[in-house]
Amino acid sequence: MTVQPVSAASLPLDQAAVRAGELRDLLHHHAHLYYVLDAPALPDAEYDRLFQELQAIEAAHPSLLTPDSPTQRVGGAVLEGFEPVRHVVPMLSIRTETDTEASGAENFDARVRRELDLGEHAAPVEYAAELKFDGLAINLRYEHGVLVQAATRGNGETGEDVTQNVRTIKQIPLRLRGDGAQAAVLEVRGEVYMRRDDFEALNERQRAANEKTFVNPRNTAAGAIRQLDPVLVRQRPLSFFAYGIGETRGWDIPPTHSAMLDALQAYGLPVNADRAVVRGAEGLVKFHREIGEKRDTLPFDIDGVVYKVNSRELQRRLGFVSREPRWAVAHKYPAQEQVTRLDRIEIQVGRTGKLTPVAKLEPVFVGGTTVSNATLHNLFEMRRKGIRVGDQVIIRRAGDVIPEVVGKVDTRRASYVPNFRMPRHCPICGSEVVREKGGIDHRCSGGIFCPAQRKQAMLHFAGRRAMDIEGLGDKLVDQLVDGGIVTSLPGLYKLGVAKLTALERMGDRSALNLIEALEKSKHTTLARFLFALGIRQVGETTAKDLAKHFGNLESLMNATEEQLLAVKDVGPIVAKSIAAFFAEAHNREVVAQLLAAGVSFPESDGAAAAPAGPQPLAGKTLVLTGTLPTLSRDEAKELIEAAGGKVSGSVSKKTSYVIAGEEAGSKLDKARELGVTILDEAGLQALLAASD
Ligand SMILES: NC(=O)c1ccc[n+]([C@@H]2O[C@H](COP(=O)([O-])OP(=O)(O)OC[C@H]3O[C@@H](n4cnc5c(N)ncnc54)[C@H](O)[C@@H]3O)[C@@H](O)[C@H]2O)c1
Ligand SMILES: [Zn+2]
Repeated sequence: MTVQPVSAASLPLDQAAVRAGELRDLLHHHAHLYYVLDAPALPDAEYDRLFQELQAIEAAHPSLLTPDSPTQRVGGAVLEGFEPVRHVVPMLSIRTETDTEASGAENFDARVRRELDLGEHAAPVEYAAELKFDGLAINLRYEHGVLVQAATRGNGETGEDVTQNVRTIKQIPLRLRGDGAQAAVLEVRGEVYMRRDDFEALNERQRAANEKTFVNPRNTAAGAIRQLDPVLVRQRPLSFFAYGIGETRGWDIPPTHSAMLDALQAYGLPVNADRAVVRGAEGLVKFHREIGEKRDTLPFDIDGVVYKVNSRELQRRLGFVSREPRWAVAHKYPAQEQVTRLDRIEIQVGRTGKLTPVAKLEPVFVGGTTVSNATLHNLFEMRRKGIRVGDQVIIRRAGDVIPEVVGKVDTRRASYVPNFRMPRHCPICGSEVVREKGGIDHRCSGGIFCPAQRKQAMLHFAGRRAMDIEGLGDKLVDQLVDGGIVTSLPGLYKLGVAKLTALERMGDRSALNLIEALEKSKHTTLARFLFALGIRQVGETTAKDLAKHFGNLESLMNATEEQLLAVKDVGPIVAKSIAAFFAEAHNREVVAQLLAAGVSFPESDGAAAAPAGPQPLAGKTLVLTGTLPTLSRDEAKELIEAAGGKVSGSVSKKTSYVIAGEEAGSKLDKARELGVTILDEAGLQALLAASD
């Protein structure tokens, strides 16, 4: 790879010609890997840099512009095995504003005003602003309301028929509702994508099976849609958002882009709620900033926002250039994948003793922050990716997922670098490192004698979703464990002000606050307590199920594997792990001491027990779907249960209300179908507030 920073515009013609040729070859090669094989070898940010370099050369030397230049065409091609589909209305690309500052929006607005000949005093232009989803474009053709064909963008003129695969996406209606069914032809365009949690879960499964993991949701989604086997597609959960139209016949196209999206939504198509109609550059800048702030909390990847001139009449006047409309632009955010050098590998020891190789990196700006550590997951995954110290590796940081090394850039090594090996002894406590036969994880066998495991166990215990001890963070835990001040979980409750204020950076005020937080944490629920204990295989959900099933700690601690298997969703591995945990005298002792310290759980999470406050939702069953603006799923559930209501996972005639947030999926459709009352978060709050 020859990514050299040259000031393209300043090259003399002959050198510029050589460089343009190189760039074209390089871009063609990588476009093929990306669009045709769904297996890019470069992060998008690198590709974009090369692309812009070529654009700059072509702008400085128009004679070097060739019709087959990657800057002149839409990137894809039609894969063998699929029927080609000719698009009546071509599927174009969007011009990208890579300037991630406010000026990206200002440039676009200025260009639009210039091209529309709007004077200084003319009113601000109205724009539809929306998210730029990072997936792949799909054209859905509805005839008289029935989905008859789904096609990829391909090279923009001709795409691939992927109807069978698209039918597996539950969010895509096979039949349109309302007026949508009247149109003779209505082509809906949108993005097929994979949610981040679906992607993480898929990779977790791959890892557990010691199989190849996927690099990012975008390429996984693109690969899934272009699978020849629909059964494989079904194993890769995909989602969809509509954002435009193609050919239409017998349909009155609404006069603005935003009204058109409203219509599509009314027909039953998923349209993302994070969209707005704004005026002028100012409105665009504000939208870009607001979305930038919430980007990490969105359940899917976006690589920017898209601005579109809202009026279709103005769109028509602005028209198109070679591969993109003049009335739309994509305004990017910092890339979520970047290349950097892997300097060293360190080993981190987790709560259960698992050894994780962690990459120490040359600091790199990725996904909006500077990253210098990233997980390599496990030895086998690292070997499969062929990663060695000194390599140029690809780092991904998206949402609140910890940064990870997803691959490496193909570079030749200057000299031989030995393969990384796991240490034979725990780097923290020196105990032997073991690996179960056939397993993928290496573990420290030191158990409670390993300070690293003790620290992690303590942090987990204190976590927000566990005992929720505010102020007990990793710096403090380091001091407590390293100084031998606290040697086990119950020891936390024996901390006094004197011991705490003797620590570094700990004043009277913080010490008192911590003690108060410790006191507060004692009043908890059985489910939280079980989760906090850090029993291997027992996550939050399993802890809740266990609490519900057994109702009290005693019966759970004495349950046999067989009795544990009777709990919903508890399989043999989980049952075994729980039984083994409570069989150990040390663990029973820890539990006894915690109870003696005052930890109590009068109510066992939603199970029996006398209700405390008013019960406005008594006897009602609610279903939650989508992302609510302020409440998390857990919080909403807790509030509903505290108000006497039940939360169910599926909609039926017995459902009292469906609480729908952004991106509500099939449950919302089902609710509409059954005529169940649909409320948003504000509606839910109103229900909760009605105390009689
Ligand atoms: N890594 C690589 O090697 C490599 C190679 C080729 C291309 N790429 C990447 O592909 C991208 C360029 O791709 P492109 O030419 O396909 O165009 P684009 O992705 O920049 O823009 C057009 C596409 O945006 C999508 N889109 C998402 N939200 C949208 C919305 N709200 N409205 C309209 N469209 C929306 C549509 O799929 C549409 O086809 C760049 O990000 C580039 O880095 C990477
Ligand atoms: Zn150890």
